[in-house]
Amino acid sequence: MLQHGNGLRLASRTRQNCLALPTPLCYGSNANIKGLRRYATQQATHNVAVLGGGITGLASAYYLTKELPRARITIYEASDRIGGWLSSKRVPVKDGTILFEAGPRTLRPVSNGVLSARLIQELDLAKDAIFPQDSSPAARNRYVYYPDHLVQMPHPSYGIAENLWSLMTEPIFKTALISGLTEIFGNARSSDIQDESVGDFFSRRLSKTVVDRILSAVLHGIYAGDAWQLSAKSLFPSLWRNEANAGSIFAGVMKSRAEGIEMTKREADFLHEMRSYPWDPLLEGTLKRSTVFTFKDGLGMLVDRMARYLLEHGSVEFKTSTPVEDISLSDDRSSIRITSKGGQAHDYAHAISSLSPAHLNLVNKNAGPRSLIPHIPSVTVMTVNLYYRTPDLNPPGFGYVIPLATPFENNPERALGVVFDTAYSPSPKDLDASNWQINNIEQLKQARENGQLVNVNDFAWYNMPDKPVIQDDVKERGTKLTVMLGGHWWNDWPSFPDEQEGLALAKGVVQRHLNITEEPEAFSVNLQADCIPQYTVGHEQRLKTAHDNLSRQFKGRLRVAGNWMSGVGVNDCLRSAYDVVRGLKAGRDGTGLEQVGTTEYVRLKPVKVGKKAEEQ
Ligand SMILES: C=Cc1c2[nH]c(c1C)Cc1[nH]c(c(CCC(=O)O)c1C)Cc1[nH]c(c(C)c1CCC(=O)O)Cc1[nH]c(c(C)c1C=C)C2
Repeated sequence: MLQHGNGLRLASRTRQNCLALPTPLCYGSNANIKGLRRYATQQATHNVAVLGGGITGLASAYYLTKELPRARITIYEASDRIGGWLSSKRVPVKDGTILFEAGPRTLRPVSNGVLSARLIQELDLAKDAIFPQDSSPAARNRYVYYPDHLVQMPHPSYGIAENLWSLMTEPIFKTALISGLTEIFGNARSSDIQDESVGDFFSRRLSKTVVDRILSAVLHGIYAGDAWQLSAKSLFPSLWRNEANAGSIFAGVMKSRAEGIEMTKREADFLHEMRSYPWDPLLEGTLKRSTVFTFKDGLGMLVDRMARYLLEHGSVEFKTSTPVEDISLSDDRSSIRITSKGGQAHDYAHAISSLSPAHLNLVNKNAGPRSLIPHIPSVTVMTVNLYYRTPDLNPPGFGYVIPLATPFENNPERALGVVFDTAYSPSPKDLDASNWQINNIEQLKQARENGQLVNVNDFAWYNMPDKPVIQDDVKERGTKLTVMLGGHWWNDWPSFPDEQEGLALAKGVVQRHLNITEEPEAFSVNLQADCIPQYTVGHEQRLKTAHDNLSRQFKGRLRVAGNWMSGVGVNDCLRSAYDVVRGLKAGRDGTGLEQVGTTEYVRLKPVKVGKKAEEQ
């Protein structure tokens, strides 16, 4: 089992750095000479450098091995650890160990998530996966803290009466119902407006109250960002287009229902391509009712398994503890030169950068007075994992987010939200058949034999093994929470809270909002510097400028991928890696940003893993 504590740590060597794992392809050892010879005799069609060893860099290398099997790939990573901010660690508690996630904790198998779902199959992760079902409280119960209590967000499963009552009586929904019902009558924006903040857009279409009390909370939970800074055009492209084309969001939604969803041709092609994937029918069936999935040892397992695959593939070299210092085009433009620390230079046919824009600008010494990528701001998030001995200290559900409008005295720590981690992963109790909602074990066995999905206490496992996997290896599980701090609230702060301060802030939050006064049995404080790029107003234009600059300076030899272009999540990183490699394979002189501002649209019915899309 790999150590998940700090992700995969890589040992550094003077001549060549290689993974500190027993691998037949660790370049320093004799055992590998054969492999290297085989390697040299193959005619490499592409010699590609991948800059950055986070999930985007690893996925780029992974898709390169699939799409260009003869490519030789070198991954440059500045630190001795790969995986970026996907970081899962196991911590000891009195009766065993529990799993803490410092970054993302679950993945969705829809839209770009079809790629992460495919990785379950391709990296043989099905037996390690846990699939919370759409019937689970984590999928149904979402809360917003406003103004001084948790408010459950409406959900179809609660019934019309309960939802309506909540909409009419909770202060958070003030103006929501009426502004929703009258949205269709609002004037469409003037054609002069090229972009505006999410706050401005929804204030016009709905109301400022809806933005400050509800929408800002949703944006905290995804971008840790400020609704009044983030771009409506980049975050809500289809609603933005609905207003322009149909006159209102509502009219656009009705049109989509009648005629199919409008999307870019590129998106439609992607969905079409995903349809023909040769799914293992049992995995496909399991994914159908799963809103999210995770793994026994957390999302860190995805990184570990991918790294292992790359090592075993034999055409991938990891250069860890090797910061890139310069990138330049050769004089005849036939190759790109990567210079790393100590002045070592290597030439490649192509490079894929998964570095942040700021980092890429820093290592691009030849850009002249203008930077290669215009400034794209990012926020720092502190995640504080807390584990309490007492179970069920939180109400059942996903967790809660806190909107801008929550009064300061009710959120002086300026927290963004709290995740109820125990909702996402089954407890040892869920493995005890006497606690199962299914009372006919014979039926369960039969279902399993027929390759059908078995839902046990709102969780599913691949083929319902006799010993289903769980994350928290304890006799009696307590309560596990993650408090999210920082984001845009910490913009321009010269320094951030240290571990003790972070812990104190998190304890303050859960005491005030959830009445938890118990001391945590275990905790972990993680500062994720500049981890979420902010797509602020004008983002699309900045990406177009970046595309032009990259094209002009690197003539198709340098492409970019990552969470700063078309989505900040792990699934979006996979998608951007996938696209960049496909572009490279197609031989286009791309930059990874050529799709920005595309104008070719088609109408399609939506697709989820296991369901078919119908092109119209
Ligand atoms: C760890 C902090 C993160 C915050 N946002 C993101 C991360 C990784 C990125 C993100 N979070 C969500 C999405 C939407 C797509 C999706 O996969 O669901 C993205 C791109 C949704 C989300 N938000 C929270 C959770 C548990 C999830 C599900 C996915 C995941 O495991 O991250 C909770 C949450 N995340 C952040 C805050 C402030 C927050 C508050 C409760 C910031």
